[in-house]
Amino acid sequence: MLTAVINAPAIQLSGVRKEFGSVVAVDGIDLTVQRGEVVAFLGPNGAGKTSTIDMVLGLSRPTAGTVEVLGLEPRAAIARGLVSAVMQTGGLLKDLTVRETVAYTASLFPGAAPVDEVLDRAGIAGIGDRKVGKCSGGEQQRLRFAMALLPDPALLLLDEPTTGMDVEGRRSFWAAIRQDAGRGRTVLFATHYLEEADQYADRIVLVSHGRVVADGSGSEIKALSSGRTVRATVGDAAAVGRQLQAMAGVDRVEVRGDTVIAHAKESDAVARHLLTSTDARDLEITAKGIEEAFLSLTGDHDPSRTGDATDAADRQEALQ
Ligand SMILES: Nc1ncnc2c1ncn2[C@@H]1O[C@H](COP(=O)(O)OP(=O)(O)OP(=O)(O)O)[C@@H](O)[C@H]1O
Repeated sequence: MLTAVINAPAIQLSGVRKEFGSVVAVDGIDLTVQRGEVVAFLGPNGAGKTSTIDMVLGLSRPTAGTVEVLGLEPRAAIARGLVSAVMQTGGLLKDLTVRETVAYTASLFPGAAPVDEVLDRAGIAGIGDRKVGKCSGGEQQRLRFAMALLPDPALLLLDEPTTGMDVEGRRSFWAAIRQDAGRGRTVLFATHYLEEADQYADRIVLVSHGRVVADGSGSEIKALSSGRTVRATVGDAAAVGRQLQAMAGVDRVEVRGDTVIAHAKESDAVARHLLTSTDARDLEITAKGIEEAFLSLTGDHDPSRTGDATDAADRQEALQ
């Protein structure tokens, strides 16, 4: 593996801002990713994840601030084969086999890693003779991963790499990535799958509206948003919702039909109030998961992310 500037971080973003006309996609991000870290860039749609990754890949330039990759300008780092990306779609010919695809790509890289080695590292050595068109979405992503490994990059970037994959595809894709990262490669991946970030990254950088709103391990992110969720069915949910909102220690209240949901540090007090002063039934108290932490921290109350039917199946799958 080539080294660029000795001891330079894998990624260094300083005051990075990206504007598209009047749209501010990235609003002053400072971020250092050390070598060997596996970092999830987690945020809702439009948070600025792709815009940031594009700048790290040298595909676009910041409007303000600086981006350094292994101590170099992004384009210089790419030109030296230090950075690879796994894209979500495109770039595959369905009539070639898996092995032919990797061998063809390898022929374009002077000094590429051996084809069998990258197939093995991507966990697709057993399907080398399969036509790409017959591969599942997860297998195709592992093939893109194998191709990205050919230059033996120090830094691997993945922009929502598991979108559209089923649970098993996602699991085996991440198993291959994690195993490879164990050898010291730096990985930065964008995702809006909260559990995926929690499960597969050492560190989560939570972005919202072009800014970093939290940065830490999965458990630190969850701890930042400590508290519990109290849910109950009540006769007049709107009125009870207003009562709960006025209580000390209650962060946020949602009313959905005849259900009231309170996110609170003082969950016992909320439960006591519901059971003694209202007609609440079916009371449930749960610890906040990372999804709740995400909502609390980003203040993202977009209904499509909090239980809208169109997104629910996708989220359910992501949470398995
Ligand atoms: N080329 C562009 N021209 C105009 N606006 C853009 C362009 N690229 C991105 N944006 C806007 O910048 C904001 C950030 O977009 P970006 O794609 O970086 O977010 P994201 O976090 O990757 O979202 P997603 O999860 O949907 O991919 C959005 O409001 C988006 O509409």
